[in-house]
Amino acid sequence: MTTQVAGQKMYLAGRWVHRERTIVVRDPQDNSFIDTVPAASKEDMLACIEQAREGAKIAAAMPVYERMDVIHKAADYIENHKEKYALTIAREGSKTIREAAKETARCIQTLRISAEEARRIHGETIPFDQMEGNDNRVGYYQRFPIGIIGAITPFNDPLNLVAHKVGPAIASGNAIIVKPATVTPLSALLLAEAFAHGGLPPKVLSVITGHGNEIGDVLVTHPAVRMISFTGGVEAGEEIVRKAGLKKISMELGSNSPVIVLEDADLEAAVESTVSGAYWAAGQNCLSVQRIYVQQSVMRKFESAFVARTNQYRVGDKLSEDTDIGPLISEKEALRVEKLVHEAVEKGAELLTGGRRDGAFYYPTVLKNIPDESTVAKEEIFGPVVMLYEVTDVDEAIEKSNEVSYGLQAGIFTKNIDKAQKAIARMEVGGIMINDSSDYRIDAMPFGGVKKSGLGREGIKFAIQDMTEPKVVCYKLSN
Ligand SMILES: NC(=O)c1ccc[n+]([C@@H]2O[C@H](COP(=O)([O-])OP(=O)(O)OC[C@H]3O[C@@H](n4cnc5c(N)ncnc54)[C@H](O)[C@@H]3O)[C@@H](O)[C@H]2O)c1
Ligand SMILES: O=C[C@H](O)CS(=O)(=O)O
Repeated sequence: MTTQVAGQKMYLAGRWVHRERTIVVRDPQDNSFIDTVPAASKEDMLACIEQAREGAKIAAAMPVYERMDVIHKAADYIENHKEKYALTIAREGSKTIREAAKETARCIQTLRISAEEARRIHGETIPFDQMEGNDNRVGYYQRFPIGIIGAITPFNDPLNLVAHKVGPAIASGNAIIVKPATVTPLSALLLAEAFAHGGLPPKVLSVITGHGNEIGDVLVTHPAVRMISFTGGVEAGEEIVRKAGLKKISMELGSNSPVIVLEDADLEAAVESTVSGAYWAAGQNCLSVQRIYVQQSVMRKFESAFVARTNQYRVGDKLSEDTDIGPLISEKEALRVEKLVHEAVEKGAELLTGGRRDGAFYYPTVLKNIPDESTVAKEEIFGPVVMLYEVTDVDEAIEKSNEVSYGLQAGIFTKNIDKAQKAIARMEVGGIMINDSSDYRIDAMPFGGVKKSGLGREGIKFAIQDMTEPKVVCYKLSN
């Protein structure tokens, strides 16, 4: 990533500011120049946090109807400019234009749900007199915003996953500082543009662009920042947890998602769903289908159909409506995926299709007979690579699914409710889809994982719970 003189602006506490030192944003498909953004300094982040102190007071004082109005107006703005938002996602990131249009639509939904949840931040009355000697006490608890939230976001969903932090933060009366992925900052800046047009008071929101560990450290360690909401890889997540100290943490991390296909499954549906779930966003998707455990008796039929469907996927220009798979976020990432596949094949895995790289493009790849000691078996690939495994029964499939240190979401295809229930009870994940792949989410549902896949849950209502604190109020009445 080069830094050059003269560039565009970042959104600091309600003001658009630029800096001499900038970062060049390039299109991963052809490395062409798109734009520049400021390379913020540590001093910028410190100033941003100081402004957010005031912003937190302003946000907390906003009545719910104002919060709702601002959020809906931001969603309206995006809706009225949705082509610009989709094109920005596609150009700076690695999604196809079709995938980017869907992310834009989801972002609008995420914001509308956030506005609706602003009216549902409830407390409860507390029956103090449940304890003898407390007959003269009445009260309740009420949820209050925590103050300043630091949000650090990944490249692969550069708009909607920022909205998943900004929407609930504003809905719950917090100030929020967003540090977007260094390679895809433009979509996050466009979200700030939408909120600026929506009438969000200054100092409540900042989108500060720069190098993750440089300005991120300041955000993560500053005592005035009371929560870190991080979405990204497990290595960065673990480093942030170590540095953050005593503050709330939300971690949405990586995965190595399994899907089980039993012999009674609708195989056609299973193939369509797992192929889609494997190659969406060129596999750069935390819910990407990476391992498929297929019951022995249907393995041959499933494998043949899965490979045939994979080979129908069109790799090409991400801005074409006909393209199914665009580039990875960089040629470096494509080389990393290529190396992982080569390692597996050298250790004995069978390559059924794919295994081909062209610059930043990596072709959809299917492996089988993967040695347990290969990296792809245990770690997140974050590329368009799927591994097929043959299993005897649902018990073996569940056991093998749980053998990795991740646990975000899983899928199981079966018509047998007892077998589905076994998977529900025993699979170590944050979500399980019955007769669908792991790659399923609506923005209102609780979202997150166990083990190395994260801490806590997003999904608006659940993020709001994290972004607020209950405060008990107790009246002692005179007798
Ligand atoms: N669970 C989820 O909801 C979810 C969603 C999307 C992506 N992801 C995960 O994110 C990863 C891909 O995204 P990525 O490559 O952008 O992740 P990444 O971890 O490389 O970067 C994520 C963000 O963290 C910043 N960052 C990196 N190191 C940091 C540090 N030491 N301190 C502070 N900030 C730091 C980056 O600048 C970026 O903004 C994958 O592992 C994927 O599974 C998870
Ligand atoms: O990459 C992970 C995303 O959170 C999945 S989704 O795009 O939100 O469904």
